[in-house]
Amino acid sequence: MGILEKIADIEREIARTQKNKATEYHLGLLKAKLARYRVELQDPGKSAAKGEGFDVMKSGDARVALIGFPSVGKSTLLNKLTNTHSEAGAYEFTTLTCIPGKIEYNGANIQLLDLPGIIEGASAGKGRGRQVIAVARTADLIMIMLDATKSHQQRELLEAELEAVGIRLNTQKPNVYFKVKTGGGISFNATCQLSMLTEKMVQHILHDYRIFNAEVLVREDITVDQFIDVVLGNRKYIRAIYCYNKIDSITMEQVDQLAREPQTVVMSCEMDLNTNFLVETIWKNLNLLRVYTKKRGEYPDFEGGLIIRAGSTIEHVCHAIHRSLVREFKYALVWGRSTKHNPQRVGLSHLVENEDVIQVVKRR
Ligand SMILES: Nc1nc2c(ncn2[C@@H]2O[C@H](COP(=O)(O)OP(=O)(O)OP(=O)(O)O)[C@@H](O)[C@H]2O)c(=O)[nH]1
Ligand SMILES: [K+]
Ligand SMILES: [Mg+2]
Repeated sequence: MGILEKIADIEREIARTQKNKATEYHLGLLKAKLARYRVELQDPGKSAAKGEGFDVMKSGDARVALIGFPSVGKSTLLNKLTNTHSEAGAYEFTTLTCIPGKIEYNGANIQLLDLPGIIEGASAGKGRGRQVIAVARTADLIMIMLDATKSHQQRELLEAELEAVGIRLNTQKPNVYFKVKTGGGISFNATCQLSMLTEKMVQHILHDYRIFNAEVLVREDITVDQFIDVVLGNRKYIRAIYCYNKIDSITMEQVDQLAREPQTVVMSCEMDLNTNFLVETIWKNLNLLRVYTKKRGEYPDFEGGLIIRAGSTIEHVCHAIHRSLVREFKYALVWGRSTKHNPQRVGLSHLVENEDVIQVVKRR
């Protein structure tokens, strides 16, 4: 039996197994097996040819990948938001490769990637699905583009395809300490009540993965699937936004309904509706900050500025300015939202905020 058939078999069995206390173990094991086969399927050594995936250099401050079924308007959007041209057409699979464009916003350069459309079964290797998904894994933000005139099912189908290859959308990495050991058996502890996972289940799953010695410390109430994610360890936790295009072709009531969904932007490339809001939403979801540097006795450079990730420290800022700056660092003076008084003298671990002004003082 081929691996695709094995996967289909397990999926069928999961679907027809009723979910209750008595079937919990059985389901847990099935899910672990399913995850294992999917990893085998994705393993480049086995299935994917060498050089698969589109070789597009990362550039700019962040990368956004356009994922969607054929002809939802991905290329039309790239043409609208960037200076790059990508062929658009009324037929499916107009785009056959990865085409990068650049959005300039708030002083940041955002790389926007137009990609071929994917279809159901993409994760199992249909069409160029696997190549497209390989690019999606490298993105800081996945933009799931949908056709507002098509059924709602498209959204779930796309999510399932991304899910199947280990991409986790809009969720955090589970708070679990997991370490494989060379001896001592399996030690299992939890710092909170677990309502969906038991020690027995954890042992079963680990045995299924041929792991007999490990330390597991669960710090939040996770599901079996989340535990499997932890064991596999190669999951990508990526933010995603949903973009419904072609709202020029549906009713106001329908637009209103779609717009209320979480993480969603409704728009029309053709009529230029809501494109500015889309870019703003991209920016917000990338979680980028802009900070300004200044030299002693001079004004800050408000034209320039550095683009860094939210949660960055002065140390990150130093790295962004110059690689060797950390070694010469004495302290920094900061003016802005992150400080109580202005300026405030801070060390390398100080967390910066949007629009802080930073002056680095070096050792002599
Ligand atoms: N009505 C309407 N049509 C649109 C809109 N945006 C794009 N289209 C049309 O949708 C069709 C497909 O557009 P593309 O940009 O080629 O779509 P794509 O997602 O890149 O398609 P593939 O590369 O084949 O996957 C074209 O005929 C566009 O003119 C829109 O906002 N409204
Ligand atoms: K098209
Ligand atoms: Mg296209």
